Amino acid sequence: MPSVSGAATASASRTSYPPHPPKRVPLLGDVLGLDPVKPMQKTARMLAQLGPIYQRRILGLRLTFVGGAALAAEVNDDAVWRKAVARPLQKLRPIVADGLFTAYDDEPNWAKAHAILAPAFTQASMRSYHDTMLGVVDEMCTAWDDTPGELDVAAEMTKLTLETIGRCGFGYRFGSFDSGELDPFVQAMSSALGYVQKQGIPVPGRTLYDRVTGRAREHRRDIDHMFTVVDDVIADRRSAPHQDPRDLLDLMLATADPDTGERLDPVNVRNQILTFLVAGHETSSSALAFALYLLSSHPGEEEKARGEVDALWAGVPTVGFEQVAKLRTVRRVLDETLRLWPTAPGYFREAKHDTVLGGRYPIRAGQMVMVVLQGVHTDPAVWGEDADEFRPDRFLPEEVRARPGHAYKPFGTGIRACIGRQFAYHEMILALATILHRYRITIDSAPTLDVREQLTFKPTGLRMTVTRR
Ligand code: HEM
Repeated sequence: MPSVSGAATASASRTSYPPHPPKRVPLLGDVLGLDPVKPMQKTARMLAQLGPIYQRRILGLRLTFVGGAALAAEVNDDAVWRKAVARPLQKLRPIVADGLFTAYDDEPNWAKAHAILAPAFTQASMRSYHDTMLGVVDEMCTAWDDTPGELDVAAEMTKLTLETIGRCGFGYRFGSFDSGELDPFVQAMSSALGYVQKQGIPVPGRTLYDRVTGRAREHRRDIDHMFTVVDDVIADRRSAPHQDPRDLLDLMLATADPDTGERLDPVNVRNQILTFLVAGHETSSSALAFALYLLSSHPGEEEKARGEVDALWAGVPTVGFEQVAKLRTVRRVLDETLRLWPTAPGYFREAKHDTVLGGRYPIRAGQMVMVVLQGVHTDPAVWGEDADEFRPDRFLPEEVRARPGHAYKPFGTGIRACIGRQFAYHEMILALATILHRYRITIDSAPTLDVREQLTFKPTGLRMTVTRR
């Protein structure tokens, strides 16, 4: 590895560049071996091969990947690092602009929207969403009972989480369980996210290709369709407001920032709605799909989780809000699932000033690093030699207490961590517990799990048969 002299304000005795992938090409950089279809899975493999850090350079762009718990702890330090709106997030901005997920730290609308919306995501607020969430789960079960047969696991879970955020967030029904047809909004969103995923990888010539083939125009049409639908939802609500706020949209329209007294402007309300739809459904739906897959291939764990649900829900007509938090085994299943398959595969950070990472890698102010969660979540120094195995008891309180906090970050870090974490847990626990309680599940899949990437990890090709118990 080349030694760097005077490249940073390093006080370290020995500094060096992080390793890079094999076959670096002059000028172009590390383009060979890029996987434009499954980039994050390739990145996790590179980290396993090259160590807890490596750097890829493409046409002068430099991106450093970190996949070890100790380095991640450094990068999570808010005194030195902040969230970076890196290329994939920049490519989302034509859809969601300065919505919470893609806003730069210093954009005024981030602080305003965070202050207005944070109260809607506390554990206490989950009580108000509980019945709506339960209603969606019931609808899914009714649809399964009415039309028995094989189901596509990921598609079913996507319907569930999309309906949940649509109804809890904005009182909007996509009608996912009504017919086999996908709502045009869902089609447009899926196509737009596919485009963003591809644009997020700096493949030379991609932009020109998309322009020439008309794909860029199609993307614009998808975005316009989404804007129209959401603007209509907002206009309807404005013309017929609820008496007492009951969803995120009510809150956004009726509440002022407690610090400044300002409200969100109409365009920002649209940005936030689209943000919640984008950030708040695929992550939870894929986590549920992975959990079902992992349970079906670990029958002992499945029975343990089902036993807990059966004991708690014996003779209870309907699931109460309080019971959800008591499902500790089900929660551990989800925690362990998100360890192995963090459905948001990582997050970007940028250095606030020149620094040195790991005592030897100089980083300049503004330089970006991606924390690759699969690497961090399976670092053997923290998780042990069985780090790749599915063992939910790793999340028993005594084991959690014995681990450094930065070794597990499926919801990101610092002030820009996921605002929807409690929402996600409530809906996922409720859904998984209900499925375990009502059905026996058989999942047929190929011996190797096929995981698609569309900003998130999504298992594909999993077919499930459910049998009423
Ligand atoms: C298993 C489910 C989920 C996972 C794994 C997840 C993961 C994450 C991660 C890693 C971040 C930080 C991204 C970054 O630093 O760039 C994030 C941010 C965010 N998430 Fe989630 N998320 C989940 C569910 C949800 C849900 C259900 C919602 C909404 C209802 C939501 C809304 C958001 C928003 C708005 C942000 C941006 C927060 C900010 O920067 O202020 N997420 N999420």
